[in-house]
Amino acid sequence: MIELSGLTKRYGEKVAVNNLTFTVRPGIVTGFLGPNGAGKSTTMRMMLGLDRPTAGDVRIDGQHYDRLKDPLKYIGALLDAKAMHGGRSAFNHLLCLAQSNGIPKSRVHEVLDTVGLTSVARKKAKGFSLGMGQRLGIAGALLGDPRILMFDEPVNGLDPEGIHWIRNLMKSLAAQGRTVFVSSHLMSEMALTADHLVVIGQGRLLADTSMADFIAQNSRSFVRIRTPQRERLLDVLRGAGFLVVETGSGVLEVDDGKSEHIGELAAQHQIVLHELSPQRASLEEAFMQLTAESVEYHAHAGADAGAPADPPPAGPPQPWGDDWTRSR
Ligand SMILES: Nc1ncnc2c1ncn2[C@@H]1O[C@H](COP(=O)(O)OP(=O)(O)OP(=O)(O)O)[C@@H](O)[C@H]1O
Repeated sequence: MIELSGLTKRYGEKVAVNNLTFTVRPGIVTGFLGPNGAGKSTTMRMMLGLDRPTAGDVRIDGQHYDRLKDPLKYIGALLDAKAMHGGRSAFNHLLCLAQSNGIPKSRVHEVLDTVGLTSVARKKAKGFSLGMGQRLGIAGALLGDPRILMFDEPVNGLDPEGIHWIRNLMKSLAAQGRTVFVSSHLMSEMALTADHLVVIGQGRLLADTSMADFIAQNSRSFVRIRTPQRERLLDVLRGAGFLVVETGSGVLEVDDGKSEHIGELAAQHQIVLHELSPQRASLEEAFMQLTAESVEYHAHAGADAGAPADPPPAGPPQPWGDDWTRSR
């Protein structure tokens, strides 16, 4: 387990990490999310003893990182894929790491094979593409066969096959009972990979919950209905106690309704339906709703200097509801 307790980091006036307390548990993939500058990398650096906390504490299996003997055997991390000696070959880079952590040379061959770099193992790392560098960084994290793995933006620069590979790798590491902690800005990827989420904004903890609960708590779910007998259906649904929202485009939206129940009611009253579909917001929408207040760095809608900002598009109602506006 990784246990954070009141973890805080200040850089002068700036509070990068503010009193974070949470536990990362084994057997699942835990996603670590937050807008740019939220403090994710600083938190991960403190977990690995690369930055000293201003206050609070972080423990790896009950111990501080700098007390761990042969730390790569406890925790493997990919923080910055470019943080390696570019003049060394991939093999020699891993061999140096292995020798300083009491890991046998045979393990270097194994991890090169796992990440698919065996054929370029003797090539210098400085000639590697971004994706190859990521794979080499992941090989370094796996080297000590650790029970805990931490990845900062691991899919950065990977092609679709590589993204698929790392998703399955993280899931299989968790299924083996390991602790997997991963940050990413790619929400669609995180939604497919993580079981649990820790979300921070401006250094503070915003959520520590399962993926399903996070989406349910931070977004609106409703049933979308289209019918040529709109007035009749409205009477039936309201008569049954449903809260129905009429949208401008003739679509009805029923909050907290079950599509089975609504379909059966419509059938009883011989009302024709053209659409009956449950709608649930995506992780991206839920994330944007939760973190809207804590986004520090905003882009302006008119990217060209001097160009007036575009008005918000007058499209269909957004799945997160009309009363919520995106921070622009
Ligand atoms: N060495 C440093 N000196 C001063 N300020 C720092 C330092 N490192 C980080 N910060 C500041 O701390 C805050 C958190 O930065 P951090 O890199 O941890 O965020 P992040 O969530 O990883 O962001 P991103 O998603 O953009 O990578 C930022 O405001 C950053 O400018």
